[in-house]
Amino acid sequence: MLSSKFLAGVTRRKSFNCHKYSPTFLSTLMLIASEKHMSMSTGVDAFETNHPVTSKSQVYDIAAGKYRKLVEFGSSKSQTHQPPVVRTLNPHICMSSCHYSTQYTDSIATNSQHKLLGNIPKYVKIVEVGPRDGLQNEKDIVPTAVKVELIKMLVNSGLQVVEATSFVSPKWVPQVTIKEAFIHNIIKMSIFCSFNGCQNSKLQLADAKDVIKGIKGISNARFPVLTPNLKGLEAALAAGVKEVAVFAAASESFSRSNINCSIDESLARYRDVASAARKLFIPVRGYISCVVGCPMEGEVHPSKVAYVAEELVKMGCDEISLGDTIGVGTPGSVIPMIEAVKKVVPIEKLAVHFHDTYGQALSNILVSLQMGISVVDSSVSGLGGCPYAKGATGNVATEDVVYMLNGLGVKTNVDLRKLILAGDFIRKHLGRPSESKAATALKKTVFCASKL
Ligand SMILES: CC(C)(COP(=O)([O-])OP(=O)([O-])OC[C@H]1O[C@@H](n2cnc3c(N)ncnc32)[C@H](O)[C@@H]1OP(=O)([O-])[O-])[C@@H](O)C(=O)NCCC(=O)NCCSC(=O)C[C@@](C)(O)CC(=O)[O-]
Repeated sequence: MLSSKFLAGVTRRKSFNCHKYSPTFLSTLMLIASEKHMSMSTGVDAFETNHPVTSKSQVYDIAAGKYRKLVEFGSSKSQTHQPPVVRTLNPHICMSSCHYSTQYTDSIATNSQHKLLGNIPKYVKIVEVGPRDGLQNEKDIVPTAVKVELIKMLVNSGLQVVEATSFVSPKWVPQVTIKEAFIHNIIKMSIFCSFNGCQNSKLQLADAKDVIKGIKGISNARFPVLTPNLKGLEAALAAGVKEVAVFAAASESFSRSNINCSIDESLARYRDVASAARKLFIPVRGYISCVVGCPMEGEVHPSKVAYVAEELVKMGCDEISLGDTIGVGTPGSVIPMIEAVKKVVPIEKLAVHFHDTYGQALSNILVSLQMGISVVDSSVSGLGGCPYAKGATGNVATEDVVYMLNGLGVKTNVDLRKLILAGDFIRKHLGRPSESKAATALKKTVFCASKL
């Protein structure tokens, strides 16, 4: 067992000889230190290492999200029988290679002055949707206490908007989904799974009121919830919710499957919700699902998205989140869709919501930022899926988004290290590894700079 006296000693020291200890020991040390919220960075300027090295080696700068030549090693030939020589080129930067940090330096920020990145916003608001969009698809019911703890950890990582839950009908069993599925000839998809997924969604969200109760004391973040109708709004308000979201679709078939009505019927319903909410000064977010593709109808024309977006803004939605629900979009389909929407809705009101089924989410986010969007939805550790599309994976992982934004010098206020801990927490509960590539890689490489 590591004593806290030892850890305190380590954090006070100016340099820490890693080669005295095994990688497993070091990983344990880092984990314990981070869990105790002790900053390894406070006193440690550089980690020395005796990992096999070539003549020069590079250290990964987690804060910047890129390789930087931070440490120079002596020639491997000359040091065969000698202890390794580690010379810190920039102690400050090297220090940041040894811990998770969201800080970035001016020199990194200037990289984004490049003409391709010129339009990228300096700050991106991340809307964390893991506790709602992510967990609603889980087959096994996640206990309320776990959801509450996850939300607390996410807020602790610096996330300022966490979509907490959904006030949908717990009775609603989507027989319509199955009927529609046959009608639209999608028997190839796993209808049985769809049915089960939807049923579980309802049960998964049956504790909405208790989740809100559990996070009541947290004042430094906003917790919007989904409300499909006035009944949902009333329940949300009674629970103490201060922000809501309505969810329409750009595809008729998906609208019927998801909320049991046509697009126009849903818009009429949402007008009532938005009007009631606005009378109480409750902000309303409007989602649009299937903005580039629908599991039943295929390609969705940008004009359909623009139509729904305009209607949502007209009824008083403060923000419109454009959802690639099944993750089929590429920059090739996302750009024309955003072009069409921004003709009718100011770009400041737009958010993007990408699922990562085809591994396109980060590229899609990048082009969205280049087009001026500064609000991105994501889900810790890539939680989620879509019960209507076999094989559709979760939302883009928040860790991957933060990592990319750090690399671009874009501020998010999110501490990547704490975010990874939140991802670890929920993944441990679910018993499945994280879908975040950044989290997975960073956990493996943080002590193995010479392997990079
Ligand atoms: C919209 C409905 C309610 C219509 O469902 P319906 O069956 O047409 O509704 P209804 O008005 O006929 O009511 C049926 C029963 O449900 C009750 N009920 C009705 N509403 C509520 C409510 N709010 N809270 C509690 N109970 C409710 C209502 O009182 C009634 O109870 P009964 O009289 O039979 O005892 C239903 O289809 C539904 O709940 N759908 C939600 C589906 C869902 O949660 N989907 C996942 C959302 S994710 C998404 O949309 C995509 C997004 C946002 O993440 C973006 C992206 O990824 O792209």
